[in-house]
Amino acid sequence: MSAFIPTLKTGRAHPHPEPLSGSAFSAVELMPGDRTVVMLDQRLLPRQERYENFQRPEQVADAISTMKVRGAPAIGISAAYGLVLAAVVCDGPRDAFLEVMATTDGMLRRTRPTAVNLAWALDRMHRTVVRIAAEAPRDRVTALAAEARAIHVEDKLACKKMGELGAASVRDGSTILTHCNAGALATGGYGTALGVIRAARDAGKKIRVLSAETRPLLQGARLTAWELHKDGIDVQTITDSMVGSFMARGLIDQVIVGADRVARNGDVANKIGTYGVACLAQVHGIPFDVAAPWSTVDLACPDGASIPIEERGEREVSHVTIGEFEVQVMPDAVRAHNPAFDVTPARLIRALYTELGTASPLDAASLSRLTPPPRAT
Ligand SMILES: CSC[C@H]1O[C@H](OP(=O)(O)O)[C@H](O)[C@@H]1O
Repeated sequence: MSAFIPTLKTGRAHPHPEPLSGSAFSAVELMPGDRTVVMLDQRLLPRQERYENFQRPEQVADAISTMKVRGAPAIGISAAYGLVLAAVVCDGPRDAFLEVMATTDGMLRRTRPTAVNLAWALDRMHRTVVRIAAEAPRDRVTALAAEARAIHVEDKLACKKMGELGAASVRDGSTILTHCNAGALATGGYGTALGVIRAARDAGKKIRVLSAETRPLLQGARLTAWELHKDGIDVQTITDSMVGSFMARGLIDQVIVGADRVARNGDVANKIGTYGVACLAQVHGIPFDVAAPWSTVDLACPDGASIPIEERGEREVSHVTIGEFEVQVMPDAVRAHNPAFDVTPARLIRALYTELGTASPLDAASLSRLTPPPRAT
C-alpha cells in the first residue's frame, strides 16, 4: 500500500520515506542527494496531505513564516536544512561562502522569534559552517547535510527518551489534556507531549486524550487529533472554552504540553492559551507537565518576561482558513489581537520532561542539575 494517502486535490506528491503513522512520521525531510527538502504543508491538514519540494532556502524560510511547518524543534530542523540548500548553490571560495551562509542564516533566523530551537539549530550549524568554509563546495554540502540530519535524528531520539520519562507519570486509565500540537508534526518525529502519550500507550497504559482545539490556528483540532487518530490512540477534541468545565467535572486527570522556550527560572513559553490551562489546572489540583528537548531550554534567558512573544497577523483571528477554504468570523471594522504564545510561570508546572532527565520543581536549581550534552561541533 502506498505510504501516501490520496489527497482531495492533486498536490505534487513525493513518496514519503516513512509510513504515515503518527509516531514514525516527520514533517520535514532532506532527501538523498541533499538538494531537495520535502515538507508536508500542515496548513492543509487534516483535509489534504500535500507535500512540497523545496530547492531554495527562501522557500524554507517562507514555509516557516507561513507555518507550513511549525513546532519548535521542527522549525529548527527545517532551518538547518535550509542552510544546506544555500550551500548547494554556493560554489564560491571561503569568504563568498561565509557571506552567503551569514545572509541565509539571518533570513531564516528572522522567521519566528519565540521558539529558541530555531536560533539553537542555526547557531549549531554556524559552527560547522566556520569549520568547513575552506573546503570544496561538494564537501561543504556533505558536512552541513550531516550536521542537519544529526540535529533531526537527535531530536527524534530526545522525544523518545523524554516520552519514556514522562510516561512513568501517566496513570493507567487516565484522561490527558494537551494543547496545540507537540507531536511528530512539531518535532523530528514522535513528539514531545505526544511522545509522552505514545510512550504511555506503548507501555500498555489505557489512556484517552483530549486535544484542545487551540484557536486561532486550531493545531489541536487539526493536527493533534489527526496524528493520534492515525496512531490508533483514543483522542477527542474539545474547544478551548470547555477546558475549565471538563476539569471541574473531574474529566481530566493530567495536562501535558510542549514548549517553545524554557527560561532559566523555569518559566515556559508555549502556544497561546497554555497559561490559562495551567491556571485552571492549579485551581483544580490537576498535574500540569511540560515535555521539551534540551534544545528548547534557554539558560541565557533569565525569566518568562524576557521571552519574545510573536505577534502574528489579525487575519488568522478574523478568518478561519484551511487551504483554499476561508470564512470570515468577525466584522470588517473590528480589530483583532494575535499573540501566538504566552508564558506559564514555573510555579504552575509540576515537571519538565527532557531527554536529560526530569526537572521538578521546575526552577533554576532543578534545570542546572540536568547535564547538557557535550557540544556536538
Ligand atoms: C514540540 S514544540 C511544539 C510547540 O510549538 C507550537 O507552536 P507553533 O504551532 O506556533 O509552532 C506550540 O507552542 C507547541 O507546543
